[in-house]
Amino acid sequence: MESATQPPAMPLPGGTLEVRRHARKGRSLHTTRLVKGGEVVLEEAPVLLLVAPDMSTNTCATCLRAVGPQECVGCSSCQQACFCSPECLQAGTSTPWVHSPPLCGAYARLAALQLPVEEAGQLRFLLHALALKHTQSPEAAQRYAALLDLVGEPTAADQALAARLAPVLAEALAGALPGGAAALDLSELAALLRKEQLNSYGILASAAQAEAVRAAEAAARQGGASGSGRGGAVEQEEEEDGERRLRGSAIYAQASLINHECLPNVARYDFFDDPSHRNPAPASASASTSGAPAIAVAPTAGGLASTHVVFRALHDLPPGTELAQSYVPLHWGLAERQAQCRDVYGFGCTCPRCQCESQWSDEEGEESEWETDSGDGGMGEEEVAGDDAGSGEACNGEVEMEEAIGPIMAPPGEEGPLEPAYLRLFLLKYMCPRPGCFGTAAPPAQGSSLLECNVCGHRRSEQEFLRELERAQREERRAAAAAATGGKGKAAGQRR
Ligand SMILES: C[S@@+](CC[C@H](N)C(=O)[O-])C[C@H]1O[C@@H](n2cnc3c(N)ncnc32)[C@H](O)[C@@H]1O
Repeated sequence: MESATQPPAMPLPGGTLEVRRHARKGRSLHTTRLVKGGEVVLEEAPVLLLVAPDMSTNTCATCLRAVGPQECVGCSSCQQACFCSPECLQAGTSTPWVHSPPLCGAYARLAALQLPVEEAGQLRFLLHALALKHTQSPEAAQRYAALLDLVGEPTAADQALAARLAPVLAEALAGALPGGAAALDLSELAALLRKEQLNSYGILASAAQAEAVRAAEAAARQGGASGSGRGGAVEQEEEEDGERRLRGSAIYAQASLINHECLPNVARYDFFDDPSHRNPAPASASASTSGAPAIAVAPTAGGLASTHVVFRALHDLPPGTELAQSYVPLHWGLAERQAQCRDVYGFGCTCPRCQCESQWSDEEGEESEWETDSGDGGMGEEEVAGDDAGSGEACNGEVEMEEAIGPIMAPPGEEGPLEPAYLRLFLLKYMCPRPGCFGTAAPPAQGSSLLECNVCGHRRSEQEFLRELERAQREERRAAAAAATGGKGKAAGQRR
């Protein structure tokens, strides 16, 4: 919905996308021409890459590549960062906002405080943002301007968090920034924290990284760290629920303009661990998404492994289509998705899928539920994006709505509810069929009939998809027949 007073659309370099302003969602990205399924709609270098504090020993601080014990080049100074190669060590320590001596010193002082992981992560983000702010170079200034350009008005909670973190930040900086603690502006810190929360992408750990962390946690538990570790049952529950380890996070200027829908039309791919995928030569300049100064966001580690993010269209997108990604796992139930959009991202989702699912009645007090399981283990796991945006997650063959909530209506002028049959088909087609994966699948290239998962890389052919569809339809007919004859069967893909 766009009001008559909207500012004009702003084209992005490349000629495929433009930024518009939506009355309710803020800025939005739209196609300016027909985009074919599998086409790359957006490829972009990050403004900032951050390693999660608990992954510092197995994730390269410069390019976020997963690092095995053999290839790890540790930072001998702070011992709180590692690199995948001498080149990344050199690039990281000589780039002021990656792992320069002031940041390295701050990392060491933070580590000595033994803070909880979440707080350590927030402080590290602020340190990197301040390094951008205080570096005297056009590139740092452009990157910092890109950060400030992200959406996010600080809430009272952000202000309180900033006030709590500021003294710790000052201690970590120990005079490394001009003006010291007095130079810290609480409102600016609060705004940065809010922007990070609303706009940063979680980068999934590799399978080897996740396994190494699990093993370390298990060893810590066995070593008597009782009470601090998570119990095995909790861990298993989390895995079954599709929770995934993150190796870090990334902030992008343009990708951060993609709004949420519970059925996305683009999937996000990254290549941190793919040595065959290199960063293309940096564009000399690109337009700011706000229309203000041009932002030339160069790769963090030019010439090394690719740190770019790529978004592919799931299917054909006519001109004018708004790009949409799901900020939450696709298999999540309505109530869970609504809560995440509201509590983390600050909006109530009224997308066509939410409208559709909110109309399901809870007959005879039973829980409403989708089933996407083909019944033989072939199909059943689904994906998420999210802040998570982008990280895949899944369910065990079910898309559940855990509790009934009131009807959700589209605001005037916006799209109405989806047909349940379309929703079922969509989930069957675009969620990775591999158990335990939960990725989203898009064609790997324009014109390809394959679908490639953005989490595990699994490729499924059109024929395989059609076989799964047939199986699901047979199941549905069987259940409908059973219901008609008074049996207790349940029609797959329908409410019960
Ligand atoms: C990553 S930003 C997306 C770009 C943002 N619209 C902007 O103006 O920069 C996420 C924020 O966009 C808004 N947003 C995204 N999807 C939305 C939706 N479906 N409905 C309402 N607001 C949405 C929310 O304010 C959310 O916190």
